[in-house]
Amino acid sequence: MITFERVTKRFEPWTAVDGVSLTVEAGEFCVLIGPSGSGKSTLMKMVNRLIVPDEGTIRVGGEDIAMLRPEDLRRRMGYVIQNVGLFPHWTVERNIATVPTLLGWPKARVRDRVSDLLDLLKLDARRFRDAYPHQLSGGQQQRVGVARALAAEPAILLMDEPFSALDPITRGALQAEMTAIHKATGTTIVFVTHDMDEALKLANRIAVLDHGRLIQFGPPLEILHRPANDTVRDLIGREDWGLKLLAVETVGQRVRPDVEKVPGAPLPIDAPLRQAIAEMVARGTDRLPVVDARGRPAGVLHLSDVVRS
Ligand SMILES: Nc1ncnc2c1ncn2[C@@H]1O[C@H](COP(=O)(O)OP(=O)(O)OP(=O)(O)O)[C@@H](O)[C@H]1O
Repeated sequence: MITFERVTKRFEPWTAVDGVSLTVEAGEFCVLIGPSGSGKSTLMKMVNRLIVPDEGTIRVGGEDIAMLRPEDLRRRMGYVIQNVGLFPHWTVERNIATVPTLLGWPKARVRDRVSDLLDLLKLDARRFRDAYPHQLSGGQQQRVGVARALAAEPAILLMDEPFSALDPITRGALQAEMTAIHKATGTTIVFVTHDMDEALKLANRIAVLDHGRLIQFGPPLEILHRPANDTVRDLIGREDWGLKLLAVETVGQRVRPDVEKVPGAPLPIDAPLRQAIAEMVARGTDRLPVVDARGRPAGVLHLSDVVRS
């Protein structure tokens, strides 16, 4: 758990972060969003003490981080930034192994951990283990950056616009992998972005910052249904609000538990409604069968139920 208590940081004459109080629960995927210059990166960098607040307290697992040595604090947290910052003269393996090696893990354990992480991040070990960063694409480097941050099994992962420089397809793939990694590891994640689609896709809760102040903190659906002010409405984008809602709501929220037989390949119950609409358009139908996580029939999705508010 990370707690910010009335945290303020000034870069005179600007106040980058202004009296922010906020609790990120253990295991939560919290996304910080806001316009450029709203204080997102500053707030995140105060968690690993790259920046020290002028006022207020930050606690990690109940401990005031001002009382901890920055190196000790940082070893407990993974940190991923936009242009990864891999060591160029080190292989992928050595890059990923940085923190476990510093922590004195036995060699065999480090090697196994690197293998597991290459698997987790869908990087072929035979090809990449001994490669150097310049031999990797931007997306592959970013995967290594995530693997490195996760290497010592940190309880907290800080990610500062990690995928902003990637093409949309690579970005989408890495977002899906972050969701899977979060589910599998239960790591507390704080993720900075200025992209509302990314925030809605990834977050359990979204914290919206503007001019250094926290203006809203809530789950994606609450942000969409009850935006706190015009800044939040602008971040959502007034024209495609409906499309964003379809990306967040799932089939399970609209399915009818009908026993009626509907032909065609079924949709998983946790698929976003956007996918359901796309399938309906592609198949020229207004009804689709739905299955649960185990592949058992779970009912029928009707177009009329998707469009009702
Ligand atoms: N080291 C610094 N010296 C002076 N001003 C700074 C420094 N770091 C940040 N600022 C200022 O603090 C404010 C918040 O910056 P921050 O980088 O936290 O914003 P951000 O929301 O992450 O922005 P972006 O989305 O553009 O990355 C900005 O006005 C910025 O110019």
